[in-house]
Amino acid sequence: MSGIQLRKINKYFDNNHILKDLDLFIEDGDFMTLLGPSGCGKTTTLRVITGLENPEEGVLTINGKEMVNGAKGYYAPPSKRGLNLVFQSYALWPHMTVFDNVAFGLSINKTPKAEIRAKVESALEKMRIIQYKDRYPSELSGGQQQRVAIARAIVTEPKILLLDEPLSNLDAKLRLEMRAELKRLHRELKTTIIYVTHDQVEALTMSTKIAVFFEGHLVQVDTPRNIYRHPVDLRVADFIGNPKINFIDADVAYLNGSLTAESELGTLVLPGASSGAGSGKAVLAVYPEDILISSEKTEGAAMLSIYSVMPAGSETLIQLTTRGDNLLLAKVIGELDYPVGKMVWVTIPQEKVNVYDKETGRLIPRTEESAASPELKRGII
Ligand SMILES: Nc1ncnc2c1ncn2[C@@H]1O[C@H](COP(=O)(O)OP(=O)(O)OP(=O)(O)O)[C@@H](O)[C@H]1O
Repeated sequence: MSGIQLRKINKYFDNNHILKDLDLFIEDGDFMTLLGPSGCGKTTTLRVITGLENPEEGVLTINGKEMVNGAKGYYAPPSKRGLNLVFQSYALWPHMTVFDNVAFGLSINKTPKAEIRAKVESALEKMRIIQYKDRYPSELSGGQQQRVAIARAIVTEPKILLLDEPLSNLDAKLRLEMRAELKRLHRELKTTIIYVTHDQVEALTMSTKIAVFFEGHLVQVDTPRNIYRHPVDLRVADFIGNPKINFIDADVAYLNGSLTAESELGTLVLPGASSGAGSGKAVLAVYPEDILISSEKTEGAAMLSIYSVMPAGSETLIQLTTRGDNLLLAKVIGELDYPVGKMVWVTIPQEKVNVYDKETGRLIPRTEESAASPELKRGII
């Protein structure tokens, strides 16, 4: 399979261990996002791939060709790696027009003039900035400049495009627009994209795969859906999701393929656990949108009181007080108004609950088929 393979990459800066035994495969055509909090090593990983940083240990191959071999002290120069990089600071040349900025890479390659014109215009059209081709960067907004930088990167039709927080300087509306543009571009050009961000929404909306980093460790690589539905540990669960996921302390016991979780919300039966799951202290994780609230008495539901109601336009965030006096956050689509202190009935569908070992923080796996079996779809609280 062709792609970019990192094996046991270790990188140090002044005795600080920055990348720790990094193993990652980026398949041809992937939109792979490197996601994690500030300082976790995302940019360093990108720089190792491009050759702007040399790791002390490990091997990097691009389409089977060795680019880095730490043990042999071999590092292929960046220009020989066939990559194209767009940084957060998109640095356009101020004295050149948009057209010339985008054409630059092609003109130094001695591409014929007519071909340059056709390619530049096509890249500008793709980024929907053809109307600005004769302007100078100072005559463009930040978002338009960012589009020029991306047009400049795609005009040479790179097989692999690396983007480091390319949308970080844009306002919320433009970010949303550019996410859609990048996703469309990926589909159209079939380029492999490696994208660095600390914005989980950006990662979830655009990527085919996400690699989550914490403190130089690669913690989880998976599809956006699996990362969202089954974060492998409490750190990832805490990082993914907006508003944040709820954590509820519980005691779990394994019995006949199910985990029974006792928490301040009552008893929840969670099928699909393997016998290795064991018993002990656990943490249940539930997204706010998976908490169901009803003012009618519901069988098996827990009775909780409304702590606060926060309308947010198309959705309403509701805080509920648990028996143990902790707060649980629920998200409901649409407008809803409950008086503070009102008692409501709360249900959590068992297949939406992830269980984590409290000591190790690791997800206790459950098989999805049994977790979603219709007769057990609703857990009992
Ligand atoms: N040239 C350098 N010299 C020394 N330390 C560095 C250097 N570059 C990065 N670091 C350190 O390495 C760690 C990882 O940095 P990196 O830029 O890869 O993080 P990141 O995940 O991309 O963070 P951010 O989202 O803030 O850009 C940080 O602690 C950073 O301070």
